[in-house]
Amino acid sequence: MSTSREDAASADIGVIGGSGFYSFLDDIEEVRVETPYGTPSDVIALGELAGRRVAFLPRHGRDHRYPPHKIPYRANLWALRSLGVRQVLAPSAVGSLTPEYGPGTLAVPDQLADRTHGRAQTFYDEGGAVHLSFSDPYCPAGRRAAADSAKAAGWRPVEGGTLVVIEGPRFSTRAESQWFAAQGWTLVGMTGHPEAVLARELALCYTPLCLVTDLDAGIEEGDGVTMEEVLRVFGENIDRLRTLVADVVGALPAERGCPCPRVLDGIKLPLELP
Ligand SMILES: CSC[C@H]1O[C@H](OP(=O)(O)O)[C@H](O)[C@@H]1O
Ligand SMILES: Nc1ncnc2[nH]cnc12
Repeated sequence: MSTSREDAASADIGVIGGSGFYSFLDDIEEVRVETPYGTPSDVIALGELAGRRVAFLPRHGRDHRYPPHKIPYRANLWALRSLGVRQVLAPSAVGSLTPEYGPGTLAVPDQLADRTHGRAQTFYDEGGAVHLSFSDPYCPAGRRAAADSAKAAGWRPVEGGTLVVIEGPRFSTRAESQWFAAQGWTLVGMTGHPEAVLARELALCYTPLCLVTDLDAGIEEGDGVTMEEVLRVFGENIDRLRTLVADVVGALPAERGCPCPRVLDGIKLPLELP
């Protein structure tokens, strides 16, 4: 069943679906949320899963209308927080910069390198400077829950590693790809930034769930990556990824003992958070 309404609705876990991940929950209620940063990528689906209230938002829109550099990241994160969300799971299709981690591998990186440019990447751009720690960009409790759930479900997850986020929408050249790998970076995507830092700025837990769809251009024998290849491989893995995300929802601690909720303590914010 699906209804549409504007009034109060809530969730405590948000799932932001990526390429090929356009629906998630059953028995949903759909809400349209407007924010000071514009309209989110799509209506947000609310439902119940594993005893938790969950909000699902496809970051590109259900029809994949937003390319990675045009996604309304600030509106998306603000909207989720305004619904009550405090923990975010972020499934994403990524390229691998490590030959051993081939298509179908699940990775839960612990670091991020930003190679984007020109994207709005902060809520705090007027009314006073706010500088938050981002040395560890992801929620440690979320990463633990993700890796443990993946192992329990028979995946062999790659724990740790660095996701480099490129501006896109084009894929990397072979030289760029080889350069990224030479830095020790292990995964490449186009949406992990500024999504993670905006979550941090709203004191949300943010956990990436990266599904490798291809070996990026630098380690690829063939013609290089294509969008068709990414979507095909993602489609081959979507059922087990959906199941995994549901497992992680059930494994996330209801009480947040991680540092994420305290990141804004003692900081004078130039705006009121929803
Ligand atoms: C569909 S090809 C490239 C596209 O796939 C990834 O999307 P997402 O991170 O939302 O799963 C990548 O970041 C690009 O946006
Ligand atoms: N090779 C790649 N580069 C950037 N984003 C991706 N998403 C999936 N595969 C990718």
